[in-house]
Amino acid sequence: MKLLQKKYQEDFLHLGTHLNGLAYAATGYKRVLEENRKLYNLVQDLKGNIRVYCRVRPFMPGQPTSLSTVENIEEGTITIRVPSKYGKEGHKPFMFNKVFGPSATQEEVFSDMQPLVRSVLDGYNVCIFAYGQTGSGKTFTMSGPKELTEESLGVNYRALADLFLLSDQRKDTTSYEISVQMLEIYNEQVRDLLATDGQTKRYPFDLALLNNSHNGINVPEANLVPVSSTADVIQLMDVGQMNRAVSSTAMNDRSSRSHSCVTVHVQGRDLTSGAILHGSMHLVDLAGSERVDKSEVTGDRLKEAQHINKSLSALGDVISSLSQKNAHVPYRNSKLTQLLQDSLGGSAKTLMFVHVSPEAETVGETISTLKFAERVGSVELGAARVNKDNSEVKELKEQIANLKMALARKGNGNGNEAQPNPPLQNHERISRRRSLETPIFRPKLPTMGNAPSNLRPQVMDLSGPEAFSDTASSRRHSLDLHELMKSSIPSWPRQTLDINEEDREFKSGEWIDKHTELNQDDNLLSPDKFYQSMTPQQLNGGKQDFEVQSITDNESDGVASDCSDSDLMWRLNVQVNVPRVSNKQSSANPKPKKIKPKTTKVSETRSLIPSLIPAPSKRPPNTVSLQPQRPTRDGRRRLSLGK
Ligand SMILES: Nc1ncnc2c1ncn2[C@@H]1O[C@H](COP(=O)(O)OP(=O)(O)OP(=O)(O)O)[C@@H](O)[C@H]1O
Repeated sequence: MKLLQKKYQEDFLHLGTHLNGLAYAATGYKRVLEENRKLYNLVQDLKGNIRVYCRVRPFMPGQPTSLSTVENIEEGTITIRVPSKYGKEGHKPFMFNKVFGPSATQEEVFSDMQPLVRSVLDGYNVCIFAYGQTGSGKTFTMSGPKELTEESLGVNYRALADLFLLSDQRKDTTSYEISVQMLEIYNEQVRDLLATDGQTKRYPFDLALLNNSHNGINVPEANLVPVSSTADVIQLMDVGQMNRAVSSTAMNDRSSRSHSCVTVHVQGRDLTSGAILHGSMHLVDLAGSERVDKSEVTGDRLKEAQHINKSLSALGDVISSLSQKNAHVPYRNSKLTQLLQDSLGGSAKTLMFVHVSPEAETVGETISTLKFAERVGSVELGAARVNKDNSEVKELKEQIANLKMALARKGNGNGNEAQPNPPLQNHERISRRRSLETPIFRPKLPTMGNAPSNLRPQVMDLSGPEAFSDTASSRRHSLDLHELMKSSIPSWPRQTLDINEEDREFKSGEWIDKHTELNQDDNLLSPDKFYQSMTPQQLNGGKQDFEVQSITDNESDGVASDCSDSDLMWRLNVQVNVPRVSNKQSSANPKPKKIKPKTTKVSETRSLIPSLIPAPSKRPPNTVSLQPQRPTRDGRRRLSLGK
C-alpha cells in the first residue's frame, strides 16, 4: 500500500509538472495566435484597404472571334490595345493589385479575396464591389453563371462557405453568431427583401439605419435573420431573390436598375475573456448599366438612370471625403452610402473587382473603366506609387508650371503674390503594391443539391463607369487657371496618370456636352470630378484614412487568424509593388498631338448610365485641362486660357 501510495504521489507530481507545462504552452499558443492575427491583418494593411483586382472576360462562345483589346497581361499589369480610330494606335498599360486573364478560374479569383473573409471574423468590416460595363462579367465573378456547378460558383458562395468553415474551426476559442439581412434600393427607396408579409416595406432610412448602431456597426431596422450554415444563407437569399423577382416582373425588370445588398453581420465572443467583437460583410449588387436608345431615356428610365448615377456619385463623394480626412463624410447623401457606412472608411476593407470585356468595339468603355479603377486603387495606395508615365508627365508638369508662372506674372504685375506651384513631385511617389496572397484554405462549397439553380446571391455589382458621368464632368475642360492658382488645393490625377493624349481622348469630348444637356440640374460627381477634387498630398496621405485600426487586446483576445507559421512567413515576404515604368505609350508616340478645335456642340440627349455614353470623340480645344480644377461656387468651370 505504501509503495502504491508513493507511486501515486510521484505520478501526481509528474502530472502536475506536465500540466504546468501544458498550461504554459497554452498561454504561449494563445500569444502566438494573437500575434498571428495581428501580423495577418498587418499584411492586409500593407496591401492596402482598398484593393483593386481586374478580370478579363473571355470571348463568348459563338461570338465571332476578333482581336482582343487586351494585348498582354503580366502579373499586376494589363495592357490594352488602343485602335487607331481613337486618335493613334498604341498600347495602354494599367496596373492593379492583380489581373486575372480570361482563363482564370473562379477558385483562383476567390483565393485572392479569401483573406478578407477571414478579416470579417477578426472584427473588420468588408465591402466587395464588382465594377465594369454591362456584360463584362460582374455577376459571373460574384455569383457564377446561370447554370452553377461546383467549379463555377462565384466568390460570394465561396466567401459565405468560408465564413462558416472558419467560424467552425475557431469554435474552441470563439463563439460566433452570424446573421443576414437583404435590402433593395430602388430610386432611393429601401425595401426589406426578407419582409415576411410580402409587402413593399419602406423605411425611414435615416432613422432606421443611423439610430440603431451598436459597437460601431449600423444595423438597419430590417429583418436581421440568424443563420448557422451556408445552406441557411442560401435559403434566405432565395427568399430575397424571389421577392425581388416579383417586383421586377411587376415593374418591367426593375431589378436590373436597383441595388440589392446582402449584409452578413458577425458577432464573436471570446470564450475565455468574454470579449465581444463585430464584423460585417456587404455583398451588394448595384444596378447594372444597360444600353438603351435615346428615345427610351425619358420618364421612369431617366429617373432610374439619375438615381443610379446619384448613388454612385455619392459613393465617390464618401471615398473622396475619407481620403481628404474631412471631418464630415457625406454618408447621408444616398441610401447606398448610408447602407455601406460601416464598410467605408475607418477600419473597413474594400475590394473592387473591375471587369473588362475583350471586344474591340467596347475599348472606349474598357479604358474608361480601367482608368477609374486604377485611380480608386491609387487613393489608398498613393504613398508608394511610381508614376508609370513619368517622363511624359514630368515634361507636361513643367509646362503647366511655366504657364502658371506666366499667368501669375501677368495677373499680379510682378508675380510676387502668386502662390507656389503645388508640389508635383508627390505624384511621382505614388506607387502600388501587388497582391501577395495565396489561398490558405480551400473553401468548403455548399452542396449544390440544396442550392436552387437560379439562386444568385449578390455581391456588389457596380454599374459601369459611365454611370458616373454627369454634368459636372462635362465642364472639365472649361477651366479657370486663375481660380486654380488661388486654390490652395492642387488637384491630382490629370497631372500624372491622366495627362497624356489618350486620357483626354477617352475622358473628354463631345459626349460630355451631349451629356450635359441631359443632366444640367443634377449636381452629380463623375469619376473625373471626384478624383480631380483630390490633392496629391491627400492621395499620398490618404493611406492613413484607410488604415486599419488595430483591435485592442481586449476586443480581440483569442480571436486569431488561422495562419500557420510557414504560411505567415510566406505572407510576410512582402514585396511592395513597385510597378514597372512603362514607356510604351510615350515612346510609340513621342510627338505632341495636334489639337483639333471642336466646332460643334451636339445637344442630343443621352442616357446618364455609363454604357450609354457614345464612344468619346477627339479631345476638345484648348487642352489646358491638364491642370484640373475645383468647381467654382456656382458649380461651373471656366476656361480663361482660351480667351
Ligand atoms: N470569366 C468568365 N468566363 C466565362 N464566361 C463568362 C465570364 N465572365 C462572364 N461570362 C459570361 O458573360 C456573360 C455576361 O456576364 P455577366 O452577366 O456576369 O456580366 P455583368 O457584368 O454582370 O452584366 P450586367 O451588368 O448586364 O449584369 C454571361 O453569359 C457570363 O456567363
